[in-house]
Amino acid sequence: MVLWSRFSGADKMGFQGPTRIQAQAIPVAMSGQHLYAPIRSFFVVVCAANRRLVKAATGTGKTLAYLAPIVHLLQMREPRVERTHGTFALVIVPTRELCLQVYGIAQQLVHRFHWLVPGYVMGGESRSKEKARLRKGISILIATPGRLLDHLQHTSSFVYSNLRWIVFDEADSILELGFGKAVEDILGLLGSRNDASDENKSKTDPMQRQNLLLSATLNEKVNRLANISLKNPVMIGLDEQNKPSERSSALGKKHTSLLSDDEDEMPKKHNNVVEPAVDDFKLPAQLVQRYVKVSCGSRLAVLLTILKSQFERQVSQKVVVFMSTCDAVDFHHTVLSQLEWSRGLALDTDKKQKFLGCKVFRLHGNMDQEDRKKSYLGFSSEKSAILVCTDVAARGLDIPKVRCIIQYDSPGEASEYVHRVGRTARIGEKGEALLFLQPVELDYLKDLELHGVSLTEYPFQKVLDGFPVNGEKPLKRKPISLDMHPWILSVQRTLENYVASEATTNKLARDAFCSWLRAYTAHRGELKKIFMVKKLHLGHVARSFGLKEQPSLVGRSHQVQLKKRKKEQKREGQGPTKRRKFPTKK
Ligand SMILES: Nc1ncnc2c1ncn2[C@@H]1O[C@H](COP(=O)(O)OP(=O)(O)OP(=O)(O)O)[C@@H](O)[C@H]1O
Repeated sequence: MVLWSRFSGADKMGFQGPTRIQAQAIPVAMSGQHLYAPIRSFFVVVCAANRRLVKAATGTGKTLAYLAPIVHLLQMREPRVERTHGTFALVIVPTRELCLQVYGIAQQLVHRFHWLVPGYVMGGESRSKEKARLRKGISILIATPGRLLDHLQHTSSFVYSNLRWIVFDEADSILELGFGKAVEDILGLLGSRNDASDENKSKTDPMQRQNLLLSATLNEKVNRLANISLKNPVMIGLDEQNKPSERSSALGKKHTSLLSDDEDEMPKKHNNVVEPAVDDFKLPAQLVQRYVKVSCGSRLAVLLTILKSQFERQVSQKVVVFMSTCDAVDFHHTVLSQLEWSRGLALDTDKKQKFLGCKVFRLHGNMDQEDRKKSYLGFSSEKSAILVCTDVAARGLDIPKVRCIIQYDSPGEASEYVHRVGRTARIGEKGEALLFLQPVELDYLKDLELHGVSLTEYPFQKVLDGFPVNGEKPLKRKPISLDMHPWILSVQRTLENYVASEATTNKLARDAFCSWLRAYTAHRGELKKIFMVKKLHLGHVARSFGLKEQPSLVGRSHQVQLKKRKKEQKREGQGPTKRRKFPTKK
């Protein structure tokens, strides 16, 4: 492999040498062959030239594994690349934050090659500014699918006749987010679809075009994307027992759309890649994974206590807290950043102070782009901070010094669990992951065990012992049940008084309550048996949002909805449906 120090400008990034995944994957990318890397969210299995298999966990440099060869080959092109030549490489990613991150890495890689110009286009940014930049010429373009398609269709000055590489990073997430149709249209416009008619095929010599597909899970949609976008790819991403069958002949076959998940549309068995029965996840050895068993009503008091204990133990650290919905992020961001208390626990008398002393950021897909960018860059640059976020931050983001990941709401699929915890313990750093589970959800641990992921119990009682009860540090006494512990009860009381006293926060709490319930009903497949809404006590769910009782609006609008549904069913002559539906927020 090309001498690393001269290679791709990585020297500026201070890396001594390639990581294992880079040492294995880069030669494949340099060879010009198509590359298909079903990265099972936590590692890439690389079938290197010598057939040696290398497994690499999250945070081991996969981005450079595809970006470095592109920069290296581009900088040596003759005649030298100019802006007027347009775009040579296209990297398509699922989220705006990942777009900014990959753009930042590209900028560092081209620092010695001023004639190579990286750029990005993504939702939320000004189209006209992007058009101006595209008109000038962007050699390496990082893009989110929707905005890229928009420019392909409406920006005539966007030159991509010299396009040499198309990279789909986190391809399964791109498809999961519903960009399947956009991806098909993008490939069609770029003349990069295997199943396209001749006149629509790429004008570039097909051997000149290299497509790289990195995906976290092997599923039908990803395989279809592989089939329509890759030709005789080098397989990277299946270990020995899951080696793909001979796939080149299959790739030319007619393929169904990326759109539908419709069973009868799906080819029953893909003869190109065998879907492993159950992904077997391995994670960075240094990652400490634990769970805390908490009853629903005390969840938020326990989260506040754990965060307080974390930052009292070590002030400068960064913690990411994953929630299931945007409304839940907004509500918890407000509580974590605004909640006040008095040390003596005699809450109404003593001087109040912030319950948590560190900065709290929020991140989710419903925020406007400026706020998202501010949050992401702000949290990345802080030394002591909390980020409350949805899964928009679960994939690929390489935020420095994240020491702890708290999954306050379960992620569902085990692969999403692994993506989330992959935000810490990166490139050899230490990291902790903590999963909140209600007693009725403990079977989720078995589901994770099935994927080779095992957690130990978090010693929360020890944390509790460190907190004052009625103003004094507790003497060694027989353990009190968590829900009845004076500290937990007093934090819960503080929380409920705060939510009751602030109208805005009360509205956020009610909206979060409704969205959280809706998300809870959205678990799929086997997980539905673990996360069952009917096992929930709605009053306790309300308490976990600081609400003294279940919001009446759920009851009222729920009744209204029930009546409406009964009327509709009568009209259609059907019996009442069993499913429990939750209203949209008011
Ligand atoms: N050769 C290298 N030597 C040392 N550090 C590296 C090297 N290559 C990349 N890194 C660093 O490793 C970290 C993780 O890189 P990157 O985000 O590309 O990992 P990843 O495998 O893509 O992670 P994920 O699975 O979360 O997408 C980054 O901070 C990056 O700067």
